[in-house]
Amino acid sequence: MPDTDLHTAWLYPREDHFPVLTVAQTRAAEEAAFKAVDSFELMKAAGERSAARILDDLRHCELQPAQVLVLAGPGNNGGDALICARTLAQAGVNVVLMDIADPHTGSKDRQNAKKLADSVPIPLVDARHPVIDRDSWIVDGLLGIGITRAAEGLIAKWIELINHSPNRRRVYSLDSPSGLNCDTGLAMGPAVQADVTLSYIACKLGLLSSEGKDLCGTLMIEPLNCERLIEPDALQAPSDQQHTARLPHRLHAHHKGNHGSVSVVGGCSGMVGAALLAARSAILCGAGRVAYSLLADQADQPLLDFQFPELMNKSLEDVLTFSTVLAVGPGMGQSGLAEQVLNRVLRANQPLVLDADALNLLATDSATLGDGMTHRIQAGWQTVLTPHPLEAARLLNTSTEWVQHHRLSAATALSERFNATVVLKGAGTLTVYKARSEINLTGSSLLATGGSGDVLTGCIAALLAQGLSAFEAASTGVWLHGLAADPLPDETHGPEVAGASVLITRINQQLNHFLHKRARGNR
Ligand SMILES: NC(=O)C1=CN([C@@H]2O[C@H](COP(=O)(O)OP(=O)(O)OC[C@H]3O[C@@H](n4cnc5c(N)ncnc54)[C@H](OP(=O)(O)O)[C@@H]3O)[C@@H](O)[C@H]2O)[C@@H](O)CC1
Ligand SMILES: Nc1ncnc2c1ncn2[C@@H]1O[C@H](COP(=O)(O)OP(=O)(O)O)[C@@H](O)[C@H]1O
Ligand SMILES: [K+]
Repeated sequence: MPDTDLHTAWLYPREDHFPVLTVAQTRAAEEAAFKAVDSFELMKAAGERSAARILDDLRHCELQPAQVLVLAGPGNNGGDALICARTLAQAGVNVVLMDIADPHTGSKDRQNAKKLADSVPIPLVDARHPVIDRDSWIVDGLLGIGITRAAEGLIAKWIELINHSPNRRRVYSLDSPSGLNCDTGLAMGPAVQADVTLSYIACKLGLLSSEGKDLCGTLMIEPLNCERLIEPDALQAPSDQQHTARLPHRLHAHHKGNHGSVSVVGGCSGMVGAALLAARSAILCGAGRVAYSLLADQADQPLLDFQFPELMNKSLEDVLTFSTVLAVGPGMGQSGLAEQVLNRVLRANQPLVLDADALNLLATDSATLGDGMTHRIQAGWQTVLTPHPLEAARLLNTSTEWVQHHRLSAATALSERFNATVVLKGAGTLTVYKARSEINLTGSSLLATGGSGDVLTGCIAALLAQGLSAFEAASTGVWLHGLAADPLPDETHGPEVAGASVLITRINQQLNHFLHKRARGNR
């Protein structure tokens, strides 16, 4: 891998789609692998593959480190590190090794790895005195997917040292940044801030969720020839090409009716902007016609959206006949009127995107809304729910913390309960329809700004109106929304900070870029 790629791409390579596994699914894939290959062979493959990556990086790196410090923890992650140290030393790299475990403890595989490492002269660093005294590349093999509690004792001290030593030059984490929970993406205590993470067998869910993406640095997946052992219904991370292929086809002969009519219902007094953001987003994501119906008092309603005069202001009854898709909730409030309006649209035979206060109202357990939802479910009408973790927690009558610790299960439970496609927002947004699930790879904290969710709602509604299925409109809408943070073809970097209105413009530019690219045959 060329040195420069480490700084420009967070995922390497990014051309293809890939499965994303929970820790339990990874263990199942390992168990399946053991039928054909000895478990020690798999550990050797992991350690040697990692060494090969590091050697390649060293070859391309202009400023060579004084040493490569390999840190071996007490479990099998430490075994991978021992094999890696041996392979690097055999290749002539100046390796020093810190082994935290007693040679006779740990699994049989780890003990075998220790014997192999001992057969090569490698200087040892005392585990009890954490110090990094020279300009170092660090190989972090302290803890992998076996972590069960916050790192403590010497492991915690070494993690703190890795993160804060002025002699740290580049950190390679084996399988995962030590201290990170590979299911939740939450640090369990001190956790390594890696520059590169080499994830074995498959990418783990926690590496793409919550804090995971920040802690991993560049993420590289090392399948170790186990690809075929992964359950086919695992969570998927689609590629840009797959999303592009789903984008609507716009033919020369089309008229506006072919691109669908979206209506946004929401915007109570003081929150009109939320509905306008969703409506603007829908028109710039390609919907043929877009209207909004506001709940605000007449005196608080704008005459028209002067920046987007193509948007129409209609009454609720008018939008119910006008639209092919309804997006309901942005800025809607939770008044009695809002409840009545929601009840009315739940009983409308159009695909619905429910966001924000529409979700909060559903979570109130109102019997009328419950009946409306049951009616939809029985009729089999398409519904997309786009909760952020707090909204999901309200719907599930649980805490945000629980949702963040169980994101995939939470989204699946909501999908089953409402027979709906569920978009669970946040870093590593999940789109779930029952057993089918996708995780999003685009976006950054650029999107963490007021109104960003309203923009997403408009984007998903526009794709639905243009003929995508609820699941594909939701997942590809999330991808498109996240692309606002990616560089455009004439930019080196995407923006770090922007308001929601700017996101709409950038999404439109990215949509056009990918449509042109598809027309040119993805060149
Ligand atoms: N199986 C395979 O085929 C392959 C597996 N591979 C590798 O194995 C890794 C999984 O190995 P693993 O299961 O041994 O767990 P691992 O992540 O090393 O940590 C467990 C150790 O840490 C300890 N410990 C835990 N928490 C702690 C804490 N907070 N603070 C302190 N200590 C703590 C825990 O101690 P205990 O809880 O038992 O007291 C135990 O000793 C996986 O990530 C991959 O790298 C590859 O070789 C590919 C083939
Ligand atoms: N750190 C982040 N990384 C990726 N996406 C993010 C991040 N923070 C927020 N987002 C996205 O930004 C949007 C925020 O939506 P929401 O919380 O409903 O905002 P609002 O209510 O202000 O409109 C969601 O699509 C969410 O996934
Ligand atoms: K690790």
